[in-house]
Amino acid sequence: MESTSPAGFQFQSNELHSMKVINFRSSYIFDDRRSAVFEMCNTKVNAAVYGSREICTLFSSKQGSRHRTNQFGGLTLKAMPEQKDITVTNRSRDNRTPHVLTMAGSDSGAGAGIQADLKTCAACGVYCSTVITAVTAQNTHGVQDVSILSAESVAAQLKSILSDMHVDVVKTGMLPSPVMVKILHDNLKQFPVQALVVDPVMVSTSGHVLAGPSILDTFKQDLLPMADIVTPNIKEASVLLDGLQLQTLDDMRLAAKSLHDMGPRNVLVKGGDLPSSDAVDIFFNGKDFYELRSSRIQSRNTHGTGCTMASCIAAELAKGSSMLSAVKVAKRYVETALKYSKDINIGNGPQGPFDHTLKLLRKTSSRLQPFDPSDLFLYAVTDSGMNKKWGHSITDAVKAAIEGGATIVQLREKDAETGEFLEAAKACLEICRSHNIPLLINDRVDIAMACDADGVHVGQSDMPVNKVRALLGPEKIIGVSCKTPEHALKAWADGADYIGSGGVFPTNTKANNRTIGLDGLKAVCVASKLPVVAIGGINLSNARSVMELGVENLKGVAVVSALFDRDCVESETRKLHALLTETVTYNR
Ligand SMILES: Nc1ncnc2c1ncn2[C@@H]1O[C@H](COP(=O)(O)OP(=O)(O)O)[C@@H](O)[C@H]1O
Ligand SMILES: Cc1ncc(COP(=O)(O)O)c(N)n1
Ligand SMILES: [Mg+2]
Repeated sequence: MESTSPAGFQFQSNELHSMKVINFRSSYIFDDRRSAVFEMCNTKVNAAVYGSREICTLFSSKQGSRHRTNQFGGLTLKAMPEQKDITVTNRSRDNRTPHVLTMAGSDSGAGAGIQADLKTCAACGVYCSTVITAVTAQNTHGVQDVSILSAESVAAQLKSILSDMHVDVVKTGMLPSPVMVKILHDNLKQFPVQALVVDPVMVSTSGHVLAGPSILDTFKQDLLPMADIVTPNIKEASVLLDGLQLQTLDDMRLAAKSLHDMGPRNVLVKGGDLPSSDAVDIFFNGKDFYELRSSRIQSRNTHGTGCTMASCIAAELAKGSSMLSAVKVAKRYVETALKYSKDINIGNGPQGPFDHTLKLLRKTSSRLQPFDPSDLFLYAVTDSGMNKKWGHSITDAVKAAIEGGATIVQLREKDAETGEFLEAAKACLEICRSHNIPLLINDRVDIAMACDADGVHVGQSDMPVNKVRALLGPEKIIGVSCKTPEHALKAWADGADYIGSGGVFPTNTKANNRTIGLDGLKAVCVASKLPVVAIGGINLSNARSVMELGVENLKGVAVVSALFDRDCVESETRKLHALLTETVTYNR
């Protein structure tokens, strides 16, 4: 449903100066940037909304302060009477564990189904509850037996969980009879959740039918329209589209579009079974197509990739990720897990399982929050020379920038000695974590790994993005500097999360740096499939001209001198933040 309020919100007043946002289980999708008027306690507040349906960021025009929220599942907006400002409390970070409910079949061999879902969610740091629809006897040779559970049992399991626990996302796998779709529908109506991820499991990789033709109409008419994303493999897409043959990426695009017309808000057609040298999936959000490419791992251990992919998407959504980010992380997770377990030896049959829990062997990241492109809004990049000049310690400078409204921080300490840099990075990370602001390290992947920073930013001549990704794993943020549309397309293909493009204006911060100007920036933004932050000589007098370029991918500005080559970093940051917020609120 679509709400009539400008941002798609519906408010319900709870008490004076506080209200609850309801009804996010709707088909409303935020554009990347839009202004909105929030009615609060009879006071109209202008705010800009950044982000997707899963995460939005509110910028109040009054205060210029930034509040970020996972808006699904109900959250609280509080209006401070004296400020008429908005504070958002994200319940998912307030002691509530992100929760995925999987409704799927049990795989006794534990490579796919419920068992894969549990392990994937555990590896992603998300709680997973289970509704078992069928019990299969399955091993590396294939499926020997399927016992379908009764409708009463499935209904009782669903109700038991949904009536008691706060579930963020429901993921479905094997639904062997049409009545199970109806049970799901009725329960979700009574207990709405943030998102529904549908993996339309029909046939196992070994060729065994897991949901017969009787389910097809129900899938098409009832299940797909409920889904926030549906993730068919090639064969399933073909069956859902009356036997359409899928042999090329263009066929997959066409299938994604046709499936989208059946009602799901997003479609991922998985190409694991396409005979190509890379494993390529097509993601379609109703507007744009994205080609998600990874190397094809040569291994017999690929049983359960589909279930794993869908569970990882669900887990990332439960953590608050946007749909595209969730799908990208899931793709990387499957690739990393397959690579990690390509030689493990379980069972004697042709289809082996892989190891989902590889991540548990690594130190898990202490930052639960996924990358949100709106983090690029006001990107503070430190400079040790400037801090020295003004007598600021790096920690004081970072703290001041954050308090002034910086939304992401990068430590760019070109001449720091390694041990000293690491200590500074650890101290800055503590500050950033306490404010829920991501901290990236310029260039030094080793420092980022040693302090468990949120990611790195690399230049064209630093370590290649795909190598950085291999070292940092699927979830860390990787940014890359790009001057041309070609750089931008390569950054996407290599698995970066955002690009920094510049120098937009001449700058003293970087020697011999070619200026690309506003036109060069615009060309990069138009070509890029990744969010872009503008960099190079940006300050209070020219930031408006950058933000007014009006290109969708441009998410913010990265600034060095205009924040750090100043006596009072906090007030300079505050001024720039106010200016950016104004541009967004009044010019969109
Ligand atoms: N050998 C492989 N190497 C790398 N990625 C793979 C491989 N096989 C499948 N994938 C990926 O795993 C995910 C699940 O896809 P797929 O195997 O097609 O689904 P399903 O398990 O439902 O048949 C997709 O992202 C796909 O690209
Ligand atoms: C219980 C159950 N659910 C799903 C699948 C699909 O997984 P795959 O396509 O890898 O065989 C499966 N084999 N078993
Ligand atoms: Mg597969």
